[in-house]
Amino acid sequence: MSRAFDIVLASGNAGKIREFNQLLSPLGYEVKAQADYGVAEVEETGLTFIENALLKAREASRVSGLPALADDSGLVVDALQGAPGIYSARYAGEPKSDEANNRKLLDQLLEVPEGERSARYWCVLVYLRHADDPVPLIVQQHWQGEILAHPRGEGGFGYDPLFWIPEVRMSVAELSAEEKNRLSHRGRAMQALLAQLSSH
Ligand SMILES: O=P(O)(O)OP(=O)(O)OP(=O)(O)OC[C@H]1O[C@@H](n2cnc3c(O)ncnc32)[C@H](O)[C@@H]1O
Ligand SMILES: [Mg+2]
Repeated sequence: MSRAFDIVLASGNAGKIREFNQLLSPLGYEVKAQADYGVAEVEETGLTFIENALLKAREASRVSGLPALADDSGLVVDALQGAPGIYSARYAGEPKSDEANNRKLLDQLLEVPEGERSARYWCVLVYLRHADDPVPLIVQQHWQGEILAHPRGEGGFGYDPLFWIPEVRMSVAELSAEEKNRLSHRGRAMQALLAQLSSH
């Protein structure tokens, strides 16, 4: 991710794009959303976060001709045997809706008592120097929490109002953007990727 070049962010999710810009623009990186290059959403046909992140990064790099960064992420809930997992964005079906996804999650956990609602966000980041890069940089990080019975807070996106972080006694939607980026699966995955890039 040389500072001499732009990189394309292989995502159509406004919440992610905002977080990556907050993480990377202070470091001097120029992150452009894939829509700016006419990259269409790819079908996420993989069965793992890694496979889907690779599919997204490869397509964005191929169409834009730029190095690409992709994020495939999701919420893994123990009481639901890992659901919604790689299907987190489309848990309640198409068109994707955070509100419908949150409603479905609460509904699925209706009978699950406090103490048995553990979950974690996962984030996989893939960085490709070019579309046929045979050596992608890949990092995975998770963030442990619990699923609340009622939403709290207005910040973030996705499942954040329902994701409770015991250490700070707040939902992710109650954290500031800076605090979320410091603690989150995505923020820490980005730090790990930056470390790999600088030693590459
Ligand atoms: O594929 P792109 O275009 O990047 O956008 P997407 O929203 O479809 O992204 P994913 O396929 O990676 O699905 C990730 C979903 O997991 C959830 N998610 C991931 N990270 C999250 C976070 O930090 N806060 C809340 N929800 C998150 C949320 O529902 C996301 O839509
Ligand atoms: Mg997606």
